[in-house]
Amino acid sequence: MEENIALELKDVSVAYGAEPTVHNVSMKFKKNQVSALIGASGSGKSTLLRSINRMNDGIANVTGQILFHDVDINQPKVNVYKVRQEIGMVFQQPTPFPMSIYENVIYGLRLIGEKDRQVLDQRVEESLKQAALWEEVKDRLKVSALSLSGGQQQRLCIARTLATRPEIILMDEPTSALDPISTTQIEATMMDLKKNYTIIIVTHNMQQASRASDWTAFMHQGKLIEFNQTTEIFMNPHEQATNDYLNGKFG
Ligand SMILES: Nc1ncnc2c1ncn2[C@@H]1O[C@H](COP(=O)(O)OP(=O)(O)OP(=O)(O)O)[C@@H](O)[C@H]1O
Repeated sequence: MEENIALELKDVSVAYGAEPTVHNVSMKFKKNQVSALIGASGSGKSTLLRSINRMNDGIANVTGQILFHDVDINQPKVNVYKVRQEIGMVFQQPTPFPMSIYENVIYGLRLIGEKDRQVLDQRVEESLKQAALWEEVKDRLKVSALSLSGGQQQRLCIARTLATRPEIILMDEPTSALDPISTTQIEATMMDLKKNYTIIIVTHNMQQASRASDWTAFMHQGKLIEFNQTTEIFMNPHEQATNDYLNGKFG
């Protein structure tokens, strides 16, 4: 795999039943960049995203190759929990667990058996700082995560994902349940995070894709129509379908 590529999809199709929902997608995601998947509702964005850390196991049949460090993540010998640790996911709705802020952040570390208090403390601070939440919560780490605002809860979920030190972060419409101020904060956080991580985000919000992503993929009816630098997709789309979608002709 090329040096600057974090993940490569080769001819990936995903089927919930007999007919594929995602058809023959091939693409390469660059390291330390934000890539956005856009397209109309039902075009297969989330289905494709969820396949990238095996969230479709037992739900859909995934064919083709999803190469991470030159290994197809769907090979039987691959440990699915390790895949999900290295390729973390943030969901549409903030999903804090009913426990303290501190315990939320280290949840994944506890699962892999980390007990060293110093390591846990240090990882909590590091992850909350990276998720731009530290300053707001550092004096109340023991209070319930459910007491945080929606935007804070989503940044906590980002911190929880970061705590196990993934390489790639998948985000499935991470701001669609949030107000504009929280959305701006999450977008700023994403821009910061790409220094250390590769981010792939599904978004309905075209302004968000154009503001926050370096690369944009346009999907239509389960097919990847066009994948290019975000400025090129928005300023000079090469495909008619992309142009029509961006101009609000469907979707
Ligand atoms: N668990 C499932 N079982 C069966 N079909 C599903 C499942 N999840 C999604 N689908 C179907 O797959 C198709 C693509 O859905 P998907 O959620 O991937 O699209 P999307 O582009 O992310 O849409 P949206 O923007 O509305 O979230 C839809 O027709 C949907 O009904």
